[in-house]
Amino acid sequence: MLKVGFVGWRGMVGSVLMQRMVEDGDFNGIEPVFFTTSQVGQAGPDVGVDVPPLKDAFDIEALKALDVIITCQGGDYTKKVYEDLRGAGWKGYWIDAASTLRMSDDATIVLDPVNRKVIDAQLDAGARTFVGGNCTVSLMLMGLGGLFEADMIEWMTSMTYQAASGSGAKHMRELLNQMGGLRDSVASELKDPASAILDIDRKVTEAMRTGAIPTDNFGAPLAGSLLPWIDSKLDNGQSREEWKGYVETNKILGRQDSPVPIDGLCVRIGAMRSHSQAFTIKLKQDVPLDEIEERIASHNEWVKVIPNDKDATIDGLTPTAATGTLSIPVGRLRKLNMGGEYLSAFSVGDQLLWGAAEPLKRMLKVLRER
Ligand SMILES: NC(=O)C1=CN([C@@H]2O[C@H](COP(=O)(O)OP(=O)(O)OC[C@H]3O[C@@H](n4cnc5c(N)ncnc54)[C@H](OP(=O)(O)O)[C@@H]3O)[C@@H](O)[C@H]2O)C=CC1
Ligand SMILES: N[C@@H](CC(=O)OP(=O)(O)O)C(=O)O
Repeated sequence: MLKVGFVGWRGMVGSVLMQRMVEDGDFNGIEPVFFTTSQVGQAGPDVGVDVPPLKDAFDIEALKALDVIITCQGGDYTKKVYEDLRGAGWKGYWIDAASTLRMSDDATIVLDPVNRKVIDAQLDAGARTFVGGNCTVSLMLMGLGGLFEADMIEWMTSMTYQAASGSGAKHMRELLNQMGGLRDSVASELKDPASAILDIDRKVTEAMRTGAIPTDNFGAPLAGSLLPWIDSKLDNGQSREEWKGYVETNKILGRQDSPVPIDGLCVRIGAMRSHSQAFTIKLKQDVPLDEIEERIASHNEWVKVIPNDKDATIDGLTPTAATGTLSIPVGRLRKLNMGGEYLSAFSVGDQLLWGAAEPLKRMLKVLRER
């Protein structure tokens, strides 16, 4: 029976992973061992099978006893532990949510079903390090996988609308507190239907500009606004999040030798946990729209083509609709004025499910099936 260690299981990504594994009975048939950086000796989580008390996540000897380690603890933990563990001779499978190791030569970015062939080939070649992709990238590939599989894309842009959860739990709380603060700043005016909307707007803007709402985590108001920068700046003017769109996509697809050009702007908006993206896709050929829809829809069981009409879009192509589900709705599919080879698309997906936890869960399943 595989001995599987879990680190970071009580964090936001880890909790979603636990929930999904319990739902699918994934703890049956493995020997789970839970680790912590702060609660050594306390009781482990209730996952439907007996588990020993929490072990120290920095104890290399305890980690060495495992066949598989799944970590959602974050990049700092990976930096502290991974090299020491490998240096100590550990040959087990490391499955990681953090970006730290993604672009290393010995790491495979996992997104079964999109790159199951790449994963299998890497396993056959002896690979032991597997990392979940950036949430925006994974969600894009789950939605547009059919077009990549048919090699129909010459280049594409992705303009993102990313939820607060991508920055972490504290940011989600802050977004709600900002929303509440803005609402409270005009509470009396809102009660009075006769009050002037421009007065309300002036007060709300003042609350945003004068520090009357909390901004410790985002560093700026997100509620009532947006933040067109995510992560650090690179020398070429891209943000790191934008850079990932190109390098991670092509690594996931095993296309580093013939990469598909991808670029765009990544923007934080006031959604809670579903990321949205608007795509401009330059197709290699002028393919009819019904064939495009068919290829997208048949790629995997989670993608859902939303008809390009208003009611269906408002009903099914929003963070409100996608959050908490494994569905990846893709809609607004139409040819652009630039010509028959130019396609628009819009997709939404829960960034904690397919964007983070689900690819790790499926990687464990891949290992168990071998
Ligand atoms: N947020 C996201 O969208 C994505 C995150 N990731 C990766 O996953 C990593 C973890 O992210 P995330 O899950 O958001 O991190 P969290 O901050 O939610 O959790 C990380 C760790 O913090 C510790 N912790 C301290 N206090 C608490 C508390 N009150 N509740 C829960 N945990 C607590 C836990 O470790 P302990 O039990 O040891 O104390 C926990 O495992 C990220 O650093 C990133 O690398 C990847 C994709 C998307
Ligand atoms: N940067 C992503 C979340 C994330 O954790 O990404 P990564 O796994 O690439 O560090 C966001 O803000 O939405």
